[in-house]
Amino acid sequence: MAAHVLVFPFPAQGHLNSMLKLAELLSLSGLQITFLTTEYHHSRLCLHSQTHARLSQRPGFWFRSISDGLPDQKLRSAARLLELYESLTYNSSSLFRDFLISNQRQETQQYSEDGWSRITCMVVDGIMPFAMDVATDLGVPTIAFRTSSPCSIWSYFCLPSLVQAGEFPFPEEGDLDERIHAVPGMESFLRRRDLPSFFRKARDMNDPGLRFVYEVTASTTRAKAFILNTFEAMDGTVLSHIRTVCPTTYAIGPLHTMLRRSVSSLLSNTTSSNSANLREEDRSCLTWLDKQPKGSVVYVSFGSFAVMTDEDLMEFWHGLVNSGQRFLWVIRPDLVNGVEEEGSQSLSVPPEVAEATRERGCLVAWAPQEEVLAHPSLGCFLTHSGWNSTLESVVAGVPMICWPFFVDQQITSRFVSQVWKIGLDMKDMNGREVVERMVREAMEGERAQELKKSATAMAEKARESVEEGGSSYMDLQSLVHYLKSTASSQTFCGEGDD
Ligand SMILES: O=c1ccn([C@@H]2O[C@H](COP(=O)(O)OP(=O)(O)O[C@H]3O[C@H](CO)[C@@H](O)[C@H](O)[C@H]3O)[C@@H](O)[C@H]2O)c(=O)[nH]1
Ligand SMILES: C[C@H]1CC[C@@H]2C(C(=O)O)=CO[C@@H](O)[C@@H]21
Repeated sequence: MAAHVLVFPFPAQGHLNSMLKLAELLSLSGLQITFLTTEYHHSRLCLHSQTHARLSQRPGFWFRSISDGLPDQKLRSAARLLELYESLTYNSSSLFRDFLISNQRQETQQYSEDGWSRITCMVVDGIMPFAMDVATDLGVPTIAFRTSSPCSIWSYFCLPSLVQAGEFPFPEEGDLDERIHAVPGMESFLRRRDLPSFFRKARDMNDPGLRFVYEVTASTTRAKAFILNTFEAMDGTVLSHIRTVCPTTYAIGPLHTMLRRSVSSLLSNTTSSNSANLREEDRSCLTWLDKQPKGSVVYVSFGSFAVMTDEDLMEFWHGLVNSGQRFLWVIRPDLVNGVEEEGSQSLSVPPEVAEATRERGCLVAWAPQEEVLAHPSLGCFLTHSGWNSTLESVVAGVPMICWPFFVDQQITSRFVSQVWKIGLDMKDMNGREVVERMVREAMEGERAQELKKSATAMAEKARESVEEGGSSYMDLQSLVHYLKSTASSQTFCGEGDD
């Protein structure tokens, strides 16, 4: 029997991107792949992702979907994350069980039309323990993949130590600059304000958000192994701590670089983006970038979930214009207040701001981000510090200005500024003056040069990690070896189920 890996991401842009890349890499290593997502996200991938179109043609690569239990018309936005998560857990769990049982019967009943074979192992999103439990129950070995930053994951593992040390919960009205000592490896730089956003909001361990994130993190210790999208030279210390609780942890990132290295020959003559886009890319910004001087553009994007008020948006806008720099800004239709199809159109933009934007700005609804970051005109990246965006900026050697919005972003931005020293942290600061000052600092003068130097050095280490013999390359080989071994050691426990 051939090894066949089911890859099952949480249905959101930041999760689909890295897990589809992993799926393609595993497929290139000779494994059969089924990529399972929800019907809603599958239909958006069909509309907007060239990678999806390419992989659908690939022998031994199947896309399958199940319902997420929400009505078709309902938006799956950040504000509705919990609703989506709960619906998946409670409604899709039994659908997933039926799906896996029907697959496990494939070989015995021989009714597969497209050669779909029996799944021998699953790589599941680490925030979906319900899927791990179903697969384990049916005898399918499972590996957990967490798509967020390793530093955030280690801080979640340390929650009991924080409680024991009296460092969590934070006192009401307490000083957010107070040092945190109970996260090993981060004693010298971590403050209350740098812990993932769940910690700040929670008053105790029963807070639903904190409990959710702690429980999903703890559940990864039940998996056969753990996968993280990072590399030793950047996250070695955090990885060694995570391996004290998850001994078999594969660090196989940056996945987009690993994949680009593997498929460069296939993609070199195309303008194809390599992303699991859920929105249509506006490639016109690449033409705009071509016309700008080298290193002159501030790229601004807050990922797929972050939202802001129209006042915040206007402060960013004024700050960017006042900095005098050129800028390319992704304003998603739901960026302002999370409302789709509104946003900047409804804002009243002062004429001088509109004029400056026409002269040296470019606004798009969704950009081909990896290509944008790799463009020679880029100078810095004003980002929300989502983990994919952070890695994409690292690989491109582009310094960051971090405006963390929620979840892992608060701690990631601290690592960017204090540990890797490849960016500035705008956490908990607001206003056009701050934006202007930080943009100037990242783009002009001595500080900008220092940041660029560290960013270039980190980019080189990222490239080395995915080269033959590099740390991520070797970990990927070990992972593939393990996955291939599952073809000969599986027993199905679901016989007799309806
Ligand atoms: O115009 C755009 C904007 C973004 N992207 C891509 O979209 C992805 C966005 O991912 P990420 O930067 O991780 O941000 P989020 O979408 O906010 O991701 C969620 O998921 C991540 C992985 O778990 C977490 O680290 C984040 O905090 C969480 O908000 C990246 O690959 C970008 O290249 C585009 O292609 N075009
Ligand atoms: C659904 C969000 C809550 C936590 C998840 C996460 C993580 O810590 O793994 C990061 O970003 C979000 O997409 C997930």
